[in-house]
Amino acid sequence: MSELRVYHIPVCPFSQRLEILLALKGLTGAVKFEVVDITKPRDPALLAKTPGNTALPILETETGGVLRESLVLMQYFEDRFPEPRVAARDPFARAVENMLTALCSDLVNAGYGYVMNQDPAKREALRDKLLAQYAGIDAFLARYSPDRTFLHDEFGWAEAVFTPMFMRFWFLEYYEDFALPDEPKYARVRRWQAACLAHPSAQQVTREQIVKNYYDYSRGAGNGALPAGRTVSSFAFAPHWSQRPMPPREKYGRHATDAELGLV
Ligand SMILES: COc1ccc(C(=O)/C=[SH]/C[C@H](NC(=O)CC[C@H](N)C(=O)O)C(=O)NCC(=O)O)cc1OC
Repeated sequence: MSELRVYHIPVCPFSQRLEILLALKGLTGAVKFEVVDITKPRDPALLAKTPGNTALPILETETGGVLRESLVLMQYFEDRFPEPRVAARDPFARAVENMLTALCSDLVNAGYGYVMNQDPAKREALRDKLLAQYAGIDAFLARYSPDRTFLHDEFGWAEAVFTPMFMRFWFLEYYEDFALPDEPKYARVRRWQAACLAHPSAQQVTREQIVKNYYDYSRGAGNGALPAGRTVSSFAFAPHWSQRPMPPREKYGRHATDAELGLV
């Protein structure tokens, strides 16, 4: 083993956290990203690296050490390649970053639960649940960073953590017609989110790619699972997403076929 390797799933937001951090450090070429096809049975040799865990990304060091959990891998890269530093240097500011980071998993769960929902009667409640998460983040930012755009002076740790999730929520705009209301209670988080989405170090995925790859999530099938009646996952590598048509937006209507999605 002569190089650092990250085994990851294409368009996985947890892997994009690492890509953003490495881009901020000017280290994009320092790690070999090994793509794993989540639509096919996992290589036993890969599974053996993390017994009892199938989640990706995982990191393998030059000497065969294996780590997992995106936040842990981010910290590993921060410790191993300390300059330019991405996390706040001041202990209190770093603690504030960690407090904000701790709010991310509930936001992710609310957003994914919303897009994967198949019951129209639950839409409003799921939208309210996501908005409550955004309102909580807005309140946090208003308290700890009322006048800035980012949490601290620059796009940093918290932005690397959240931006991949904000980009995945493009699937909510498309399949649920969701938009964060232009109201005062979301003004601070809207300012933060807009700046995160526009940052040059975070442009690893596109809106079109997310909408096409995540179609099956809108059918309630996550992590490469197949919706009923389909034979090819929307996460399939081929045909490449850029060669496929935009999926139908009406997730509660008729289900698109493999052919209509350009998958066969
Ligand atoms: C709340 O529901 C969801 C929220 C997020 C994701 C997601 O982005 C997966 S990204 C791909 C997923 N990886 C993870 O969930 C890693 C999470 C881990 N806590 C980290 O931070 O690295 C994976 O490897 N899945 C394949 C496997 O486990 O065998 C999916 C959800 O439901 C399917």
